[in-house]
Amino acid sequence: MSTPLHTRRRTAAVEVPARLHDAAQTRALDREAIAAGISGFELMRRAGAAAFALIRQRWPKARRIRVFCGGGNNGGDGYVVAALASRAGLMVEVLAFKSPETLAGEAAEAVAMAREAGVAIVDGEAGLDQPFDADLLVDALLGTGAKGAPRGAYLRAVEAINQDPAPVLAIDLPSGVDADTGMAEQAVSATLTLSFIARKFGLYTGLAADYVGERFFDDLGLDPRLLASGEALGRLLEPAMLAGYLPPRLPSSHKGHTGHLLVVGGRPGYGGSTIMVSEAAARVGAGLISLATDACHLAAALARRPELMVRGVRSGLEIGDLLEAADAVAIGPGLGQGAWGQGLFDKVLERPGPRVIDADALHLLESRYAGLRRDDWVLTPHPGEAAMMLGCKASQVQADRLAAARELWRRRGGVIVLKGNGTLVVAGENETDVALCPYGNPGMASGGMGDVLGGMIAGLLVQGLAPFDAACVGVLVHALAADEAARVGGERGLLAGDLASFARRRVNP
Ligand SMILES: NC(=O)C1=CN([C@@H]2O[C@H](COP(=O)(O)OP(=O)(O)OC[C@H]3O[C@@H](n4cnc5c(N)ncnc54)[C@H](OP(=O)(O)O)[C@@H]3O)[C@@H](O)[C@H]2O)[C@@H](O)CC1
Ligand SMILES: Nc1ncnc2c1ncn2[C@@H]1O[C@H](COP(=O)(O)OP(=O)(O)O)[C@@H](O)[C@H]1O
Ligand SMILES: [K+]
Repeated sequence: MSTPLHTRRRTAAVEVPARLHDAAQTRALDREAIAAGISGFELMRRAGAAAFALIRQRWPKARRIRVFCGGGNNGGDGYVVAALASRAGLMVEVLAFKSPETLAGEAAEAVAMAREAGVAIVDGEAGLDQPFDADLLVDALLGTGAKGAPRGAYLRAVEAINQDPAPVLAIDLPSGVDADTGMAEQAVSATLTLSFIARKFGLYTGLAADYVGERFFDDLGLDPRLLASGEALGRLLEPAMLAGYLPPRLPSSHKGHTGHLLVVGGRPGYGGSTIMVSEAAARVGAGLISLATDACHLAAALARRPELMVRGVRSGLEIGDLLEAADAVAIGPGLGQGAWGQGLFDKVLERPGPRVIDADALHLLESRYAGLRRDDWVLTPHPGEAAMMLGCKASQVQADRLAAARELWRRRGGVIVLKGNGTLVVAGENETDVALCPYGNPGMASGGMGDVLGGMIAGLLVQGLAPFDAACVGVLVHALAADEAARVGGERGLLAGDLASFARRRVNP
């Protein structure tokens, strides 16, 4: 972890961020726990108990509960929930999508527990035709053992759950959402999802957000040392981390200590983007900002932010001195891919140093610098730009966002920020090189949001944060600012320019 230059020694405790696992890594943790002496059924009993406790807490008035059970251990969790609910005097029905007699191991023990508690277990498909008038549905169809999209009776169960107006608790994950990638075609749309033992990577990125509802997690009381062992895919970005990255400045700091950013871009008609990049960088604390843009935007830029040093430039030949003075460069928004943009981009790439490369600059990188790899740049593609760089479709990027970001990193090095819900920051193959932002909201689906993100990352780079750290902090501050702005005024109508003042609070944790 790097901290900005000229700041007080870090005093905040460094938060260990939550780990993210895929299904295979989760199964490995399950096996470790069992090897450490907790039986598989005991884990299942704890999972069911955690789910039932959440039901009592969130739906204390629920009296009629319908549990949709599959044929594996996820179904087993469902039978335990049903048993506990029945023992507590609730009216419970299990719809079994695999005959309970055929279940094995701990799931069979869970079936016996449900029978003993007097739970009505009916054939799933037949039961779908019978009205039940549930206060709550429990989705225990598929968990980490799911392979592909739900098939056959399971698919009909998913559709029936989604058509029922009752709220839905998804056990471990909403059936149909891929635990590894977040890919979902036909999936349960849950009110809450309660995950066990490991936070599944796929529940935090891609399409998963449309299905998971509110996320809850229970470690089933496992030893934290066990949960910290073994492999994981990456880590979650959390607000508590900011204090570690952004300690207060030294009282003697001056603008020479807080970094000089050069923002390059804004051809005629696209001047707003670079103004937003510049303002965002300023609001996260960049000391000085020079903006090299088309001369037609001079007045607008200065009227909006007189703090900027703005120069109208006709070609890359006119930014040599600015590049020399700058600690980092942000280039891309509004740049265009014509001769003007090309000349500026070529000039910026002539010199090494921290760079945020976004938008048109990503296209120029692909068309003019095939195969160039660097450690010091941060590339910030949205899924469409990532697809352009990988030569595939945006839907293929979204189908496995981590794989796409990793492939971009292998080709280009540095830091890859793959934008979109569940933004990923990737700078290598290890767990500590992968961060995922669980914040942000669909109010951010409006023009200029990416420009603001690029500005924030660049504004942190000039303050001395290492590229991976600047990207993580920038992504987190951007998303938290958007969430706060949305809380105040709603998601619809949120503007990129609204984020700056909220971001300022976050960079002073
Ligand atoms: N001790 C532990 O490990 C603990 C595990 N725990 C819980 O176990 C869960 C993992 O359980 P799991 O591994 O048994 O797999 P699970 O998700 O129930 O699916 C397997 C079943 O689904 C079926 N099936 C698969 N794909 C399908 C599809 N596309 N469409 C239709 N059917 C499909 C497959 O059928 P098959 O293909 O074999 O015929 C099989 O019947 C985990 O998420 C957590 O909830 C907790 O209790 C904590 C302790
Ligand atoms: N639904 C969403 N949830 C979370 N973040 C979002 C959502 N939609 C957009 N964003 C964020 O907003 C920004 C949009 O960036 P981009 O597509 O480059 O916009 P623009 O090109 O208009 O500046 C990214 O940081 C992205 O992660
Ligand atoms: K489930």
